[in-house]
Amino acid sequence: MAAVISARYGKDNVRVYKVERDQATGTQTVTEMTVCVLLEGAIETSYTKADNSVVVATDSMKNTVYIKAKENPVTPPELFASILGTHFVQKYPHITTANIKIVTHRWTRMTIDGKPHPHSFFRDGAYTRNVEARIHKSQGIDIRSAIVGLEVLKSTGSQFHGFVRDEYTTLPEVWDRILSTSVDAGWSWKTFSGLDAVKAAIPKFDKAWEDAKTITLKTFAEENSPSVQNTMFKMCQYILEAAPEVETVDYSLPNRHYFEIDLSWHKGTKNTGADAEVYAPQSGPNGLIQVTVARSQLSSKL
Ligand SMILES: O=c1[nH]c(=O)c2[nH]c(=O)[nH]c2[nH]1
Repeated sequence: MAAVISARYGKDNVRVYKVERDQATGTQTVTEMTVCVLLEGAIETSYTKADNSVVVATDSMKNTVYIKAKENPVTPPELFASILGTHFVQKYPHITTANIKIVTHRWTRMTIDGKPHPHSFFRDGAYTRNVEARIHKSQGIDIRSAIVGLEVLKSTGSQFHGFVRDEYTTLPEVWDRILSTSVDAGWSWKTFSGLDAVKAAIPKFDKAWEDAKTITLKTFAEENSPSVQNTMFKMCQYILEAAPEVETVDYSLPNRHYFEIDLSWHKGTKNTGADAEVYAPQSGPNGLIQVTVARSQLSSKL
């Protein structure tokens, strides 16, 4: 006998663009996002017995995303994810949980001749503002907000020494190195009791995003980093301090390596150690360092 242990289904890669037109000023504001909806509930018979009577078509989910985007604000994304998820669990009695993921792409207003342009935007980076919300019919709303793909590099102010040295070690200790990564940082909010609680928290979402980004960049830039591990822990601590409603902060940081190149074969050219100027960026393998930090040791799972 085989049994379904867990199941969810829905529509991924629903691309949505919304414009808001301020008639009084003529200013337009745009939001572009990619949405994923995955529903859970009493749907196992659709898998085991070909019972489509429990299936809300994924095509209908896509339509619902468009309609809800028309009827409601789409920012902050934490709010729109909660509105969308709450709709699915309230509308369909057999759906118990909606998982909504929103990736918001960057369209930053252009400044032309020193003035913000009313309707022109540019992509000032590939990084995105992501939200993953789990909306339960009766147990509230869990939200994780995130920065994904923020590429950073510092050309000095990073070290790595004192690590395990044994018969597998070739890496030299360094007191000055290049540090580069693509930041994935997430912060998980205390469970919201429902949509009204999310609405009451609206101003906190944009502030947390701005704080998390500023803290990430400032800590990365200013700290003489002893390791990726220690630097990311500090970032987590500062975000927890800045956002009291956040329960945990997590980072996932690939360590992008830049190798020195020995050019002494060419006329004795000095390009290593203190003379290193030309490096070879590596595409892989790369380190990958991850952490989740809570407010106290008690709530950590270590
Ligand atoms: O900051 C670092 N952490 C490591 O765990 C590690 N391992 C490594 O080879 N280089 C680095 N750098």
